[in-house]
Amino acid sequence: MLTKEQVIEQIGVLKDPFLAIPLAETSGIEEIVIKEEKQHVSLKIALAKVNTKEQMDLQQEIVAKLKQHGFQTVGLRFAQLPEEVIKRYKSVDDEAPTLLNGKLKTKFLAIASGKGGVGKSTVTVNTAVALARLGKKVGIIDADIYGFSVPDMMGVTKRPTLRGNRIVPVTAHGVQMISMGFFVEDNEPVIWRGPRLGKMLKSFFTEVEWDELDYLLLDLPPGTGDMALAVHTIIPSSQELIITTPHPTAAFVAARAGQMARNTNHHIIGVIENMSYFESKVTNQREYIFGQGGGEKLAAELKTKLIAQLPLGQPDEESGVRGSVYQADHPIGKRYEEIASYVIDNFM
Ligand SMILES: Nc1ncnc2c1ncn2[C@@H]1O[C@H](COP(=O)(O)OP(=O)(O)OP(=O)(O)O)[C@@H](O)[C@H]1O
Repeated sequence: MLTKEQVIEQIGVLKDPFLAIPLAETSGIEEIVIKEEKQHVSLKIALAKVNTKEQMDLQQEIVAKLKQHGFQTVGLRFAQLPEEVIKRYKSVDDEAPTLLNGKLKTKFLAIASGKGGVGKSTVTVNTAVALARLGKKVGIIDADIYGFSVPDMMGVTKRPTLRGNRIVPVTAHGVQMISMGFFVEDNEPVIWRGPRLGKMLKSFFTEVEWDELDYLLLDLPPGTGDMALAVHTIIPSSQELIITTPHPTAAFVAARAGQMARNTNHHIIGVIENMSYFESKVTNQREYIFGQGGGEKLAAELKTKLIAQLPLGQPDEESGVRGSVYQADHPIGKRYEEIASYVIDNFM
């Protein structure tokens, strides 16, 4: 029969099945009691995970080994290794890849604006669809807490479903999407702040069962208030498009949004001026209804490029498509394809 030290020698070489580290090293052998007269030994073993098939296999191995060495009976209890011990052995590389731990190759593109109503969601949706048309795998997180409009713009009435405890995003126009709007009743305004907002947003990255994604577009809340700042802080470091209208005042406010993006570790890849002009279908004459020069001024101020100036217009109603998505052959749809190509070429 073995002494205590000899039991440690024999059992200590066996590995914790989840850490692949010998029990001697994890201090996984927590207790040994030998009763010589009964030829009995009892052990308490701590593992990284308990009540698993791997635990049963290890149990059989330990019992067999100790019986081989003369014990008639073996008593085994299992316990949970302390969290700090598990962390010591589990390197960051063991983490499952998620959108938030930087282990997936997904590129994040955030879309921001200085104020509401300038077309940020319209640009998000159409850029996403254009990227998908160019063969990219694309998702959208509609993080515009005040004005979630992405589902509506994509013409979506379906709700996300659950697979186990994971949320399956809704797909439309070849783009997967999740929105705050899916989780509120009857278009109620949302007043989420602080931890609740953070938790909800994080769950969009970690609890949504996205298919593999090349690009994930984030429709941010407009402006530079608390909410926009909170969202900018929570999301992973992103490339960012800033949307403005041509009015110089709009551009002035958008510059503050750009500054906030930089302060929160995001990189601005360009400015899009929306509602730049109205073009008459009859005479092809352009009228600069909201003024001129805002996009140019903003791009100069943020030391970035003015990628596009999009005219006023709506998707053709006769196309029968609900929502705000332009068809691929619509003149504005083609402009979005150029924007998507720019994004692909200029992603850092
Ligand atoms: N180029 C355009 N021509 C005509 N209408 C447009 C254009 N771009 C956007 N719109 C319309 O303007 C309204 C506001 O657009 P959108 O919701 O995209 O703006 P937003 O900046 O995301 O606003 P918010 O942040 O307040 O949700 C929508 O009704 C949209 O259809």
